[in-house]
Amino acid sequence: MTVDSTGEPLIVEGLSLALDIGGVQLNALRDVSFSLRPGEARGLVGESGSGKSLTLRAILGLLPPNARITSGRMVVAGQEFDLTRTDRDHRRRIARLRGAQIAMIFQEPGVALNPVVPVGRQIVDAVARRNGLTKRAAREYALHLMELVGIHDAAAKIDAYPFELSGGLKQRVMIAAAVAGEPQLILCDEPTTALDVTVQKQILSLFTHLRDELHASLLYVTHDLAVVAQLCDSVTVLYSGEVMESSDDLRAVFDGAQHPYTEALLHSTPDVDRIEQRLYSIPGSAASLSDRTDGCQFAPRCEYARDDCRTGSIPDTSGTPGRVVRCLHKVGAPADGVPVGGIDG
Ligand SMILES: Nc1ncnc2c1ncn2[C@@H]1O[C@H](COP(=O)(O)OP(=O)(O)OP(=O)(O)O)[C@@H](O)[C@H]1O
Repeated sequence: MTVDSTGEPLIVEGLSLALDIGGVQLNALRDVSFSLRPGEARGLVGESGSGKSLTLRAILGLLPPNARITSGRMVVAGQEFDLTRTDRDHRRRIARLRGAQIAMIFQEPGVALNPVVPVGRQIVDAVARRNGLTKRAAREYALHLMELVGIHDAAAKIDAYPFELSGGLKQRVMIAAAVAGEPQLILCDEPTTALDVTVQKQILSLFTHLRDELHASLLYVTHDLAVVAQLCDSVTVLYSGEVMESSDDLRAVFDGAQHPYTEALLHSTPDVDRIEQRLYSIPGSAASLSDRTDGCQFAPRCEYARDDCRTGSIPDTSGTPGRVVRCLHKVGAPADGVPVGGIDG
């Protein structure tokens, strides 16, 4: 895929990554591509182990020591990066993006916050230092950000330590700190997983609010399509380190998933309005890194799979701009005159 890089806050193209496990190189990501338009929220969705976190870490230049990017390019805010480079100059350029153009919001606020520093100071510390703000101006800015992320009575909370706040409030503090530098791009790694359902909903609304206020784009990693439905405009579905389906228009996927894996994920997503619904669970389990083979990674679990799914690399068969479907026997598409799904393997 070749993408015009004008104006897009993020383009990731052809990202492949290998992990060294006991001296053996295993492919963890293969040819992952997607992009974000200004102000867009994209869901990066997939089961555990599909490579969502590694993709985010590759963008941030924060990979584990046994990871090596074997191909890939990235454009962030007009700057281009050859992701296979590991030299100091390259690492410095990526480090400069973090906190300035790119903010990262993690799953566990407890890990990201310093337990012995009052939350107000943590929110603005980096930005205040960089911009030489006076103490008073920094405090004002912290209060403003706390209000922006929906912390009521911010003045009473600004000097609190993280342990004095609930999980939801800590998550809001972390979000305030992440957006203090007014980033163009916010990367989120399942930031609501550790929270109860009510607080989850509040935090998801907060992201919508922040996106509007800051005109930022959002890349939101989750295993939960219901969250994507609530928050995102577009979606990229990962399975075993490969993009199965991707669409710039979320609706198109929810109304007509074309990859059997996306279809299965949609079937296994709870419909909150229908409590009597029995949840579908995808048969089998995701392949471990060492079991990955040629062809479509989902083939061993796919009811539509045929022999040609198990060799080579599967091309994009969507034929529609803004849409990727890596499947030879798309859901609902006729094959040999017979609707796929009407016959077995
Ligand atoms: N440093 C590492 N060493 C060995 N294997 C790793 C390492 N980091 C990730 N992996 C493996 O790579 C695969 C992708 O991991 P990744 O964390 O990106 O998945 P994920 O989709 O984010 O999963 P989850 O939703 O559980 O966080 C998994 O099989 C994981 O076990």
